[in-house]
Amino acid sequence: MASLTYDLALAGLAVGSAAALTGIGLIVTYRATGVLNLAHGAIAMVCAYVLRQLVVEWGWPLPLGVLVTLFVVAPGIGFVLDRAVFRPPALAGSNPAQTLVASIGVFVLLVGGAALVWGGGTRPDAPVLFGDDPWTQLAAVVLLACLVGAVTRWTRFGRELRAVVDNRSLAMLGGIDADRVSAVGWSFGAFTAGLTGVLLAPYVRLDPYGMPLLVVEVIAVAVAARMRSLPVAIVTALAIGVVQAQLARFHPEGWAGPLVQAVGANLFVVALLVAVLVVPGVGGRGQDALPPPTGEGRVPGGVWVTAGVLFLLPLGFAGSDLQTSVQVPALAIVLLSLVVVTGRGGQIALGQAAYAGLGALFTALLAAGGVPELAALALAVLLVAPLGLLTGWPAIRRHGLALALATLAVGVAVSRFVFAQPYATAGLELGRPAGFGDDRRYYALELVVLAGCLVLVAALRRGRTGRALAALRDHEAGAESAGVRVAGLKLLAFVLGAALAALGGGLLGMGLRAFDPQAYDPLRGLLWFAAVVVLGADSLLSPLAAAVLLVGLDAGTRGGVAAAVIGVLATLVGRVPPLTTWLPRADEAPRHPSPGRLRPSRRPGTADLSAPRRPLAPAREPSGADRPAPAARRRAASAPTGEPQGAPGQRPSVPPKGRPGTTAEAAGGPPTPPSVAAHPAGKAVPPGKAGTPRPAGGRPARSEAAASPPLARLRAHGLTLTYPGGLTALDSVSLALVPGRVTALVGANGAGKSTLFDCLAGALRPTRGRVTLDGVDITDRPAHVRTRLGIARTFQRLAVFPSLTVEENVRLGAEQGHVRDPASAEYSLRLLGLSGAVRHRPAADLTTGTLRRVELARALAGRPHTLLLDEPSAGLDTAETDALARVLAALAADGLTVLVVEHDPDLVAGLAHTVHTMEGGRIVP
Ligand SMILES: Nc1ncnc2c1ncn2[C@@H]1O[C@H](COP(=O)(O)OP(=O)(O)OP(=O)(O)O)[C@@H](O)[C@H]1O
Repeated sequence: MASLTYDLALAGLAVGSAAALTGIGLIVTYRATGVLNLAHGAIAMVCAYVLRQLVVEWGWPLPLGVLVTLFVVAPGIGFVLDRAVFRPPALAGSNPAQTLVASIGVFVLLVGGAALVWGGGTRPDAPVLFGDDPWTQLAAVVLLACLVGAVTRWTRFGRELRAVVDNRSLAMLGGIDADRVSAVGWSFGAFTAGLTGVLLAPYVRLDPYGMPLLVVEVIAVAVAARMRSLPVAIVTALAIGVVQAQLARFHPEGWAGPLVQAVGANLFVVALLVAVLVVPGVGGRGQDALPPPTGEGRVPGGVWVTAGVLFLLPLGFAGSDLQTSVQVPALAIVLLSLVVVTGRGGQIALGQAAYAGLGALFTALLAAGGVPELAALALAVLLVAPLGLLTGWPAIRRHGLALALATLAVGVAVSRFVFAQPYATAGLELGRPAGFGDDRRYYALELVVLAGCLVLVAALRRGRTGRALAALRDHEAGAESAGVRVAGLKLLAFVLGAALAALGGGLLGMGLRAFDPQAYDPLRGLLWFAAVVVLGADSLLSPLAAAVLLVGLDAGTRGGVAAAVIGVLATLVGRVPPLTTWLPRADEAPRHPSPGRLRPSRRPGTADLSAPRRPLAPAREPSGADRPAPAARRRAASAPTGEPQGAPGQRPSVPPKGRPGTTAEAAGGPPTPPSVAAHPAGKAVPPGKAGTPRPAGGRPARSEAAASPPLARLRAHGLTLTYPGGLTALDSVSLALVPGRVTALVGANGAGKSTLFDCLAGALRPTRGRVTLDGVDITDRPAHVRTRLGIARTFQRLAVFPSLTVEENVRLGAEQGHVRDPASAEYSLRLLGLSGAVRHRPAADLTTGTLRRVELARALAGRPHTLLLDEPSAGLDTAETDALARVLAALAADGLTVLVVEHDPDLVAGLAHTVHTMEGGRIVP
């Protein structure tokens, strides 16, 4: 027994040291370049093939073959990847998600290339480097780790590396050649990949697909080491290797037997799942989401007709051509799931193959149990849809790289623990529905289902959910502050995605007349993801084109062409626009005709003075604390609008339609808002004494004194916030925001203004203290709930959704906000001078001044009672700032509670009723 234990431990050490090598390579590349190289395993596989080619095929001596493979070919691959794939987009300012797509591109390119060059079969004759002695292998790994540690710690290059890791731009400013650092990082990473491949090749199946995926599992080691610590990576790898080997001894009876064996054979997969779901901090937050699509506008009708005709053509095919074509519509439905999750929702989803496979598996199992095939398919879709939570749940808190790893890990786990297990899939057959056994009839059935799915997804994208998903993709925090339930929406996207993938997967299985686990391999998930992204993830045409490409290119005798082509395209992501954007685009006609389209301006140059008040009035009659100050009412009533002014208490809760706009609106210029003429905010007003309420704009103090002072709506009670690093940014801050007043928060940089602002808006949770709204504690309410309670906010750094038009941005606020009234979107657009032609322009094309107005209009479209503005004048010129001041003054006059964090003293002086100065996390008394 002891000797068995020892032998198994040795075998575990051999596997563990190869895994440790991978960990070292991944960590060094990540530290030097910021890229988690998903293609590490593919490089390992290519190097293993190269060594075999040199030694076995061409008869080179082993040492020479090893030298050339490890010191020429492997670093050469790293060098080329740096120069040709990763450096250009980095220079062009691409984001980490695009880099991730590029590394997936390299992965599928190398796999496809290897399949093309060496064929898809397994090679059992890979040369053995160190024999069966794991100690030599282990010694090599430890030596390598010590070398890396010594270089990093004690050499000039190591110092440069650490400087680049800390802050690349600063390091470059300091004269460090960051490009050289990343070239060395890539070359070294590829060398370790090559060494891993050469060491593993004799012991695992050497084929283009097996080894790359095997190495993907080992990413667990690097993640467990938080992409930082080499010793942790090595110890983790060795420990998993040894435990995995020891598990091979256990053969429990009953149901646990296959499970223990499956775990024993796939402990790195379990470790990957645990690591990506438990260890925080891989990848950044927010900034590494997929960027919004560019130019994926409406597809012209002609293109759709052409696509329809092309998809009908196979009905005239026969034999193997028709058999091959049968895969296309089913695959298109699977890929459509990525349009929902990735294209519209911006979520990286590398595990869709798992849902497709589960769809096919459940259909097969249900059909085997006697359920008719179509009913079995429908049931399978219903069963798989909730499993979308497997990847949806991690997506709630993860972004970019972390999410990519989580979804990939789920995909790999489902593949290893379900599809690859005989207990789940042995002897399964999958027939076609009765009456559709013939290929032509079955293809027609698939077309009908595909058309239905396209119509459904098109409707989803055009509707409220589609806008919310696009907002989520464009700016998650902005979407949440607009009232979007971000967590719920992500779950919904993944559930819908799983349902579509299951439907497509089931159809694919029926098309093949079998459940084939290879058809739903995780590698396919990567290929499908890359294909949809390079073709244009937010286009309904992409799944169709991608399905045709993937099936068509691989229809020949040699596999791998599709992977190679998609791989090349994916390595160019960020530099070459998605292919569907090359198509002619339909005219940018209004995408959403508004219910109450405005008549042209009645009197050019005349502001619509009553417009802001009505939509912004609370839905219910303001009582007590809500009621606008009499001065504000008088000012609004005296505005030269020519519009009837409702008596107090008679203001309509639903704004009337059909009000004229202004010439400024038509030009898309700054607004000329209602109470401007009457509001003296533009005059030079001495700043109020800090912390002391004062009449705004020199209004007679008597008019306010005559009214009973309104009660505060939103209050901060002794807020204290300490950031994780230990810095106390807020120290027992109390603040009261009163309806009808503008409260300004001023102070030096770092005084704590934004932190206080974020606590009020729900973006930050205070360490101590409470936030109340009308006396109700809302401290634990998240940002979107506060928006729905009537507290709207804008951002210091603009949070506008660039892929949506101006109108869609504002409609989103009306759909998700405090009072959901579509008409209020119109009023907000007009109030901010956005109801002209500019309303149909994508926000991506606009200037900062216009974007500030769009953001404000979106906030107001939800008809909030409280408006929190974080440096609203940042990036505005004087005219725009003046216009903004007038709008804000009018809004406050209308009863809105306004908080402004602002650096512009003139704006504060002219606008604020109350000014609070912050210093060192406190409000100065
Ligand atoms: N996420 C964070 N983690 C750690 N410290 C933070 C974080 N955000 C802010 N701080 C620190 O908290 C303090 C207050 O920052 P805050 O952004 O609230 O100040 P501010 O008055 O809004 O400054 P500015 O006018 O420059 O925006 C600063 O010292 C800042 O460095």
